[in-house]
Amino acid sequence: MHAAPLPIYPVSAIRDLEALAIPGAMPPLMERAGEAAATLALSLLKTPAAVLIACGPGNNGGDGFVMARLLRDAGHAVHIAFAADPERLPADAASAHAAWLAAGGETLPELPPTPPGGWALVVDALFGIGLQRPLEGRYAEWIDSLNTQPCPRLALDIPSGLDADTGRCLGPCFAATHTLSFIALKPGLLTLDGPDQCGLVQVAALGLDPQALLPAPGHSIAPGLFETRLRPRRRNSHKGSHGDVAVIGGAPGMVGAALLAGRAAASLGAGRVLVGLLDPSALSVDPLRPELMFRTATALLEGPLPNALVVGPGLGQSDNAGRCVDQAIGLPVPLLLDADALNLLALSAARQETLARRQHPTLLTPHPAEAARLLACGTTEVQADRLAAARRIARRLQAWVVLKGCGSIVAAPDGAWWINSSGNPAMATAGMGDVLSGLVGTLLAGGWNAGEALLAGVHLHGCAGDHLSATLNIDSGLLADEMSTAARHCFNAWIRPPTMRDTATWDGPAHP
Ligand SMILES: NC(=O)C1=CN([C@@H]2O[C@H](COP(=O)(O)OP(=O)(O)OC[C@H]3O[C@@H](n4cnc5c(N)ncnc54)[C@H](OP(=O)(O)O)[C@@H]3O)[C@@H](O)[C@H]2O)[C@@H](O)CC1
Ligand SMILES: [K+]
Repeated sequence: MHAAPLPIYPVSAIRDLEALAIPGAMPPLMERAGEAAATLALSLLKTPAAVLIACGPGNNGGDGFVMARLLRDAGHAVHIAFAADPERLPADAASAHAAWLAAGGETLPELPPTPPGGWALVVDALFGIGLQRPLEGRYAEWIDSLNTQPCPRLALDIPSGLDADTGRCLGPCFAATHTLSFIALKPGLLTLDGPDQCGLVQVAALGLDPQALLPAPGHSIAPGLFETRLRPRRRNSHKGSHGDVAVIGGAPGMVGAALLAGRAAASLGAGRVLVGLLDPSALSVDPLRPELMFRTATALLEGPLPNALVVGPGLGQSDNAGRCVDQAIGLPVPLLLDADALNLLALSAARQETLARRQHPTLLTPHPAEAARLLACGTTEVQADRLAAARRIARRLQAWVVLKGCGSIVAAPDGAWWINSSGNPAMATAGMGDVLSGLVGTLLAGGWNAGEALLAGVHLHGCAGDHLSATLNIDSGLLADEMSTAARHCFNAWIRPPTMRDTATWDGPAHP
């Protein structure tokens, strides 16, 4: 069994779930949320300890009051900072506040001084999915102060200051070491600033099965999405069974990009990899990867059709490059456009219209600046709502799109979307995108459909980066060319779990 994708609900959908689940829920959902938070807190606290909970003016604050009461019952010294008007709390939060006071608890209008020995845990129950604008004044000061505490910092539902839909810090933002999100994941936990602000993310479903109440608008990426493809190869196969990948790129000065894509494609098991270079004086062999076959870009585009075509790594924006992109768009094969192929696409409305009408799968792999060019807007606008940007490109160009970056977004032409959580900042080095293109190209050439190939390629790319960072014990400086063998390792681990590999020894045919 492979890990299943998890459902993701934007705030509007969480509000719909709320409307379906809250009426009549017994115990009330806020009680369940506070209890889940207290359980997590107890796992972080060893002996009776000093805990600080900052409660806000809405239901997020209510979760904090419930949690406080339960931790106090468990023998911890719980201090609550609460600066809002208790008369204006929403009903459930008002009940939780009253129960806290009835249990002998009190609230302080300011953050109390740090006790001798420090806090054992600070909890952010200030704002959840109801955050409307940047935090300022007292709340901004509280966040700054809480963020300096050298102890576990737990955010309830979502760190205060983080936009739950976009993952953007609207201003000062709680820096959690742990986030316990209620009912389901929200997009903002997983993309842009979310992963930095959230620390370790856990979900407390509060006894609900959200997908039974409301189909999830989006999902995380996990091998369960493409597990039907994760099967050992048939023994009766040969290189022709696994597809030809053609990579077009490598203009003068940028040949390395095409090599990286080609090497990645070869390492993932493409039957054959052909590299069509635009640089007329470039290598005719890659001495470190002699398996690659070199052609000119023109010869490759006019030769026998490959099973998948990758255009863009090191392509440049010359007239010749533009002709290659136009020619590739017209070929009846799965086509992945990356890097300068995307920039050339952005430059021509006619090219975009032709692309959108293609009858064969198209995949686009922009980083935020390339996405901005495709959308004729600024990078800031793309990053302000990565999910919306990826979906707009996918719909407009009728293509499968991955918007790369922290928490890459995959969007389908029909509006479906996923968020990837594998990968790490050591991968922020030149050439990583070329490797991704090569990996996805191989899956396409192997007969995977566009969605499966892109979801798997994106997730695999991140897993390979995580595997390398862990085994090399590095946080920076991952080299793109190191990724190919790591991707091969991770992909084969998906196909053949280690247990199978260990027992699958065979001594040859039995002799009578
Ligand atoms: N969904 C569920 O089923 C469940 C939800 N649960 C919990 O409820 C949470 C959502 O609660 P919520 O809707 O009351 O919103 P919440 O985040 O507490 O804040 C709203 C308040 O903040 C205020 N405000 C906003 N921005 C502000 C700013 N910048 N600076 C200052 N004030 C600002 C805003 O005031 P206003 O904008 O009206 O001025 C309003 O008073 C959710 O995240 C989860 O923790 C759980 O109990 C389990 C079940
Ligand atoms: K919070």
